[in-house]
Amino acid sequence: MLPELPREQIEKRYDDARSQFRAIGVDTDKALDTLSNVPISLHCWQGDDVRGFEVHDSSVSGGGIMATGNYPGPATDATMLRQDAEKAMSLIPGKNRFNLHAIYAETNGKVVDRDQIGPEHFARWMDWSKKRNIPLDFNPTFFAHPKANDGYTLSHADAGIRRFWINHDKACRRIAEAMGRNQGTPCVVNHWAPDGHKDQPVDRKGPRQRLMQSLDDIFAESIDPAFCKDAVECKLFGIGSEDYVVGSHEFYMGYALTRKIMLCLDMGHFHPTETIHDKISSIFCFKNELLLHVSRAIRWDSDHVVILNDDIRNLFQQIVRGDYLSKTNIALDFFDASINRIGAWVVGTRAAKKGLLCALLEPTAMLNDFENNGDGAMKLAMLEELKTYPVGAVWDMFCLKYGMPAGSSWINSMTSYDRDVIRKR
Ligand SMILES: C[C@H](O)[C@H](O)[C@@H](O)C(=O)CO
Ligand SMILES: [Mn+2]
Repeated sequence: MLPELPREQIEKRYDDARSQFRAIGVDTDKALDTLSNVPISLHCWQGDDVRGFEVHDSSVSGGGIMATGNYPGPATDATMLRQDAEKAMSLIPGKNRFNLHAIYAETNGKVVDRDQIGPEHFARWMDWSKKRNIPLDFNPTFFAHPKANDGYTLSHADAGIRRFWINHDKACRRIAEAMGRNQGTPCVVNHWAPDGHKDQPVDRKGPRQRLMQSLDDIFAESIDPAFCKDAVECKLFGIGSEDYVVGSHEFYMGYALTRKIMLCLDMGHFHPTETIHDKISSIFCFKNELLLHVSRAIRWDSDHVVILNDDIRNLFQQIVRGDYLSKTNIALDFFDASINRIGAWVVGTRAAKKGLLCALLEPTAMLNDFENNGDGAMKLAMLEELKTYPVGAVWDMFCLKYGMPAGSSWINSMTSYDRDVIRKR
């Protein structure tokens, strides 16, 4: 068993940390208040390796999404997924949301195709959301379906297939609107379609023109913006679309800039050495809201569990320094099927929140002064020193405030759930 931190120790360490931060002009109480008010949207698909609970009458394949690993006990129905998500959220301090895909509909064993789904198939999710006070976000699912097996959906050359997917997306926006109405705040809908080609398509123009038309058709339907906010997510390449992705960065940047639609930046969707933090201030010159898919790419868009690495620190620094926090929707997007899935959710979400906390504890005005005065070495020295300031003590106080295990003691709870629930499935 990992040791629990006694309350007095957490309080004592926090007091020391508060003084240390105060000496450089940082108010830790204020940072904790801000952190408390920033929700992170946990992605349901970490709980079952993006399989979903759809009832099929024909075989389907992945469509650009692949979770690797065989850890036992993935959730195999929505009740199990809700139970697992609740367990994870019981170990994550602060506000959380929950992000669903269309394939998590509950259809009572009936085959209901994607263009036929409606709010009634998410009634239990909405009841759960209301009861637990966990707002929902939503996604149309353009993969793992016979009509997506050749790699194209909204940009398909066949008008009938395009119409099917357009109708699916329209149905999803209506579901999201119902979710938003149920929770009294907007449900964020992210539109990601895997459309693309494995090798050297001759026609790169046609699919992009068709994707634009399909999206315009989808967004032409009036949906109450008080309850549904839309984002579009670009990608450089995927499995089976290594050479060409229709919805590239340029495509969706252009689309979002010319429509009232948010851009979604996924940390794994760019060139292997390209990071997203430097894109934030450019995008906010032209847009007033952004959706993030916080993820971790190793060599490619491998969707590894988020950890507190430089990419995460840099990302949240940009958001806090630019004062974009209230305009940024933060969602997670990773799926590791090789480790305990509750652990994956908790590690990833806690790491994202710690990344945000690090940024909130930065003496930005002081650093700006150094920079503006040409004191480059002082700026660099301070940035380095900050890395070993007692952020952990402030984080532990955050956990204490929410009645959650501080330090590493949450791991005990994960392992007992693994033994008593997951391994018995
Ligand atoms: C399941 C998600 O919609 C998906 O991961 C998407 O957001 C993505 O990033 C695809 O690479
Ligand atoms: Mn994503």
